[in-house]
Amino acid sequence: MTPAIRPLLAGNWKMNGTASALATLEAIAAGIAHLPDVFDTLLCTPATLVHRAASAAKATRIQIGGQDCHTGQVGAHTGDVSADMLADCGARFVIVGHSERRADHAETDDLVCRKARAAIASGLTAIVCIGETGAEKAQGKTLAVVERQLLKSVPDSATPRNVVVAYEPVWAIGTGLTPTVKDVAEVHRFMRDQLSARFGSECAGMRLLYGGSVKGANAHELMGIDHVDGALVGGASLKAEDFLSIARAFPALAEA
Ligand SMILES: O=C(CO)COP(=O)(O)O
Repeated sequence: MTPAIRPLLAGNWKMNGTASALATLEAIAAGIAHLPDVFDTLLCTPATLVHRAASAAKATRIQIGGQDCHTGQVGAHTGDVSADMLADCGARFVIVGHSERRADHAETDDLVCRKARAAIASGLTAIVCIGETGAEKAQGKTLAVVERQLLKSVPDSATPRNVVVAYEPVWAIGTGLTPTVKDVAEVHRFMRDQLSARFGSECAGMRLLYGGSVKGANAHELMGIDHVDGALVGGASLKAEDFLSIARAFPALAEA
């Protein structure tokens, strides 16, 4: 982790969760309440749950986020959800540019950047996701992909308050595979350097998350890497005990 940056443990429920999942949120909140208050905890629920989740999380340390937003705030876009709507429901964050959306909906860096701008305009923090595919990694293109996605997906108006960057290698998502500590360290150092070169010291405090098969068994090792300021967790955020086993790695690594 990075000294002086408050870490963020974020769960991404993806397309999972109906009303009964609020019990999971409550169990996570109860577990988090027993840990030192030295890190932030976020659950990005399906849009349909954001309002109820935000109500359920009100008196807890859990914050709520969405998983996607439109580039605009209102208009004739059947089925889409705007950042204003998420904020109105109690969301504080929204994920943009997750690799599943880039793949399923052909989202480009430019579109992701415009979504991030819409999120910021609504007062949300945008969690901008980037990461190489397995084929790109095999071709030695990891840093080139990360450089391009960072440059094109993160808006010029980014600050540590309104943007979080999540490095999620596509091949590590839901596979049980993770990059080596050395590889994660190299990418996160590279992202910090790129952001510093572009934004100057303004962005020194921007949180850089790692995502992809994070679980209790590897959380301490992955979160202990320099410039890894938290995790974006998929599968292991769906069960309270799995998520809490990751959360327990945070206090010892976070600066009190
Ligand atoms: O995509 C992810 C979080 O956004 C990671 O998913 P898994 O933790 O299931 O690998």
